[in-house]
Amino acid sequence: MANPDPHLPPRRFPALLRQRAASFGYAFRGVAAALRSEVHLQFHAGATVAVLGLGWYCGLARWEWALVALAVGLVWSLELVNTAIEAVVNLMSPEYHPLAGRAKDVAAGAVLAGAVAALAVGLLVFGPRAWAWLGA
Ligand SMILES: Nc1ncnc2c1ncn2[C@@H]1O[C@H](COP(=O)(O)OP(=O)(O)OP(=O)(O)O)[C@@H](O)[C@H]1O
Repeated sequence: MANPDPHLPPRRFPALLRQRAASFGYAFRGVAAALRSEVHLQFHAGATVAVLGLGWYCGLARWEWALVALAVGLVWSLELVNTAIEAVVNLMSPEYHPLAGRAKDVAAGAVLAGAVAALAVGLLVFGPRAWAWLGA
C-alpha cells in the first residue's frame, strides 16, 4: 500500500518489509479462503498436482514446463479473480439484477477462455506422448 499521507516522512525499510510481508499474508489468506469455498478451485488443485506429476513422469523439456506453468497459473489466476468478482457481486447485488448476472457470466466466461487455452497447451504438450504411448 502506498504511503497514505505524502506529508509524512517516508517509511523505514523494516516497516516497508513488514508491510510487504503482511500483503503476502493477505494474498495467501485469500487463496486459502477461496480454496475452502470453491469446488472449482479444489478441482484445479487436484488437476495441478496431476499435471505436475505427469510432467515429471514424461520428463518435459524446459520450454514445455514454461508453457505448462503459464497455463496452470492462468487458470488459477482467472478462477481466483472470478471468485472475487462473485463475492463483490453477491455483496453489492444480493437481489436479482441483470447487470449482476452479466458480471458473473462474463467472469465465468473468462475462466472458460483460460481453461480452453490451458486445454490446448495440455493437448499440444502431452498429446503426442499419449499418442505414442497408445502405439498409434
Ligand atoms: N444477483 C444476481 N442477479 C442476476 N443473476 C444472477 C445473480 N446471481 C447469480 N446470477 C446468475 O446465476 C449464475 C450462477 O451464479 P452463482 O452465483 O451460483 O455462480 P456460479 O457460477 O454457480 O459460481 P459457484 O459455483 O462458484 O458458486 C450467474 O452466472 C448468473 O447468470
